[in-house]
Amino acid sequence: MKKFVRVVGAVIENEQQHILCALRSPNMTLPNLWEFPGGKIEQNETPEQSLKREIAEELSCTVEVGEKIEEVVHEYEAVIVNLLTYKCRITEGTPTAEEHAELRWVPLAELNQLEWAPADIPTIDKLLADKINKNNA
Ligand SMILES: Nc1nc2c([nH]c(=O)n2[C@H]2C[C@H](O)[C@@H](COP(=O)(O)OP(=O)(O)OP(=O)(O)O)O2)c(=O)[nH]1
Repeated sequence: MKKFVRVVGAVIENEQQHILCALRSPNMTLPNLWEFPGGKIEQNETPEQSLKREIAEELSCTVEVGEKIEEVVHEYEAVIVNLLTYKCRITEGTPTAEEHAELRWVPLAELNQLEWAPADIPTIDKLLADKINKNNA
């Protein structure tokens, strides 16, 4: 049976409404695909605690966790990923790529130009739909 993992991803937005995108390195699973920084939720952790821990480890900075954006179950070849994404804001530090091949601030409207991990697509679609709704309001 495939492993089932619960994963959190941080949608970190800055004041220019750019989103922090992280490139998985060639030696990771899902190599060279873009993702939201984050990782597996450990036992006895809430998603919020897990996000704060992962962001401290991966980006060496502190975030405040806001509203949930999307929850997705995606079946990969080797694993089933239950991905929860949350809006986050940096409260301390400057993001530094401790584990990723690259970090890039990308305008919301250009997010879909990157090649994303498949489980991330519903979150991207939601962010883009929310932006269109806001612009039409
Ligand atoms: N952190 C993160 N992981 C994601 C995203 N989308 C997505 O499918 N994943 C997958 C990749 C991994 O299989 C899993 C996250 O685990 P992880 O961040 O601890 O990844 P890892 O490479 O250290 O783990 P592993 O798969 O090598 O065991 O979820 C995302 O946006 N952020």
